[in-house]
Amino acid sequence: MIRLQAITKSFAPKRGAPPVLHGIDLSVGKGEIFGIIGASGAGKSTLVRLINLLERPTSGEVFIDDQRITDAKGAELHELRRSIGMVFQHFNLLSGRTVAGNVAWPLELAGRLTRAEIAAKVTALLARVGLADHAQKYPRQLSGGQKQRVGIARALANDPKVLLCDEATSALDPQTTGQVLDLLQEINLELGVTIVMITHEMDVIRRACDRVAVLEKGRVVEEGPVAAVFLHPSHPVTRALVREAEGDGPLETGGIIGQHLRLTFTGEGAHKPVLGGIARDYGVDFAILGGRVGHIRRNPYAQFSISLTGGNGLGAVAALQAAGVAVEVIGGAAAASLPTGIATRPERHLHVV
Ligand SMILES: Nc1ncnc2c1ncn2[C@@H]1O[C@H](COP(=O)(O)OP(=O)(O)OP(=O)(O)O)[C@@H](O)[C@H]1O
Repeated sequence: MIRLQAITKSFAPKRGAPPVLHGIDLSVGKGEIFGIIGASGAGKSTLVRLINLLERPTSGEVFIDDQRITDAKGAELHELRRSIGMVFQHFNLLSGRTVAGNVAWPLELAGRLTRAEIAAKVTALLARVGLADHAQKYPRQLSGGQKQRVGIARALANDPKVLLCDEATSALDPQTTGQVLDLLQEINLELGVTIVMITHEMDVIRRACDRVAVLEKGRVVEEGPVAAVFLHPSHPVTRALVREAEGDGPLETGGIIGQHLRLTFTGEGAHKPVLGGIARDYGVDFAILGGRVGHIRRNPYAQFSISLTGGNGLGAVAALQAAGVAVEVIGGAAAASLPTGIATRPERHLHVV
């Protein structure tokens, strides 16, 4: 659906300004909710603005639906922009227009519908985002969440195939953030709109996205399905973002005996009572050092850091794996004796809730 190929962007290449994006390769599938996460200045906004050509790449190519659009101009550019809606952090509503007037604005600009058709479409869009009763209000009379709903309705006005969300929830409180993310997921499901969401919060990615790319200083340092990246982050930047989302610092395990493992239960396995049975069968003890449970989109997960002592440790690990539990060694004694096939993490810290 969207393909960025070997993208480099410098804002003043002739004056020798260093690139803010370096050789980006990214593909977003049709109907996906794709997240781009990174710290301030990582290049997220620049990257997302390349998709609707609000920025042009210094080198590299942009494809939408397998059509090269890198140099699109005139009518082609106009059509491209109409097919890609955009939602902004600070809503960018017209303060002198009503809610209905804001949503009508892109339809009036497109000039394809009659006034009656525009009015009917605006009514349907406002109903879809839950603002049917607010059509005649002005933006100043709305809460932040309501303003963002207007922004979303306006972005959908021209039936786009792609929605770009630039920090769409960053100005909202956590509860309103959840409601706006739910709305975006409903729209994605009902209308099949592909969504590209940029954020600096891993929690937004965890709640709403299918896949994620982590951007650091203009480079993609990690990319994959959200469950894999969130539960098993491999790059230090990703680990820091997950730790920040979990709201806790590292836990020292230096003085704790036993073999330190991280166990990850996902899907149905997140609720299976496997630990007690394995402890009995293999004569081992588990001390829980930390853990977290939650959801990635709607899928439950549980992740525990444990210290394993006594009995048949290798047998216990094999039984955990047979039960569908992902096992990673994170430190402690006897790590060297584990069978092959168990992921070993170099770090000696646990990050827990
Ligand atoms: N129009 C511009 N001219 C010159 N430099 C720019 C321009 N736009 C962005 N930059 C620079 O490009 C780099 C990436 O900025 P960008 O806004 O894409 O990052 P970001 O990850 O979205 O950060 P934030 O979350 O703070 O918006 C920054 O160093 C920024 O100063």
